[in-house]
Amino acid sequence: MFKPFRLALIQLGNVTPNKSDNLKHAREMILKAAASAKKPDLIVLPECFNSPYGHVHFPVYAEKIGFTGKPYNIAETQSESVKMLSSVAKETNTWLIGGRFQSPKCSIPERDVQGQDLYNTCTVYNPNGDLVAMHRKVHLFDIDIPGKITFKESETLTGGSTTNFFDTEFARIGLGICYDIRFPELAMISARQGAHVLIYPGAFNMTTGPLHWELLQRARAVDNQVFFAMCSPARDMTAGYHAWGHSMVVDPMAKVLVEAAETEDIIYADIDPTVMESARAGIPVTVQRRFDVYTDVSQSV
Ligand SMILES: NC(=O)CCC(=O)C(=O)O
Repeated sequence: MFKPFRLALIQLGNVTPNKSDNLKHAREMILKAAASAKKPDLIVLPECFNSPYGHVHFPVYAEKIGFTGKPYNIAETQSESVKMLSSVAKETNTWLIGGRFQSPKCSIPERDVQGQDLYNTCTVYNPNGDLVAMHRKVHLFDIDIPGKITFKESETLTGGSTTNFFDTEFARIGLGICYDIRFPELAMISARQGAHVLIYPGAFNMTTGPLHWELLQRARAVDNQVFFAMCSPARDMTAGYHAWGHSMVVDPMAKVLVEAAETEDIIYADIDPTVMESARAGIPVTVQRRFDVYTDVSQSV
């Protein structure tokens, strides 16, 4: 099922050290997006919407989601972020993707009993407020560009070990988080599993953002012939991490449908399935693959 729908990305600003204030502001912006005349079907928040971004902050802001497996029962959670996102999804009757908080490793069966590990996780809510999917960032953002940026998520985070998508009444949506976009296999797997739209909350920076943010999204969109969206925090030059901003939605022909600047903003895009259908009909790479020559990575999961 792939039907037209409207997507909203909230390029959230005003992230402070006070998590309650961050949650309050995120909630206000979700209400604003939902109440706009554009009335989106799916609203997306950035990576790192409830805390400053930096590996020293992760343990401080970590929350226990507290679920032992599907179905996720919101009544069981200890996470104030999950409670807020669930209630506002229900209040606005809208699908919602809330990118990143960190969840201690004690709450899901496959985790070790020490309960010390932290993940970079995004959660997905349906219009009833049910938590229907989660994605833990698979590829941790560890880079070192001398004189420019050094970042090591692996100092405090553990990488997720699953690929994830979810189904709505309008589309199948594949999930990733930020640095995950640099690994084409993840997007390819989601697309080959039938995802029509790939959504990655993200927070690129002032070194890699200018060259790679748009390029990677257009590349993942065109090589999989899917819609691709990344939602960034707004840029704050007083923060420890300077996000690139430029939240964006790209269509299956790699056309940028909408792009924010650096400041707080809500951008909207109409997702039109006929664009994907005509891209796939005109350039039929989806049926021209040579799995007799190379491996289909989507068969590995
Ligand atoms: N939060 C992230 O994963 C940042 C990724 C990034 O900036 C990159 O260049 O990749």
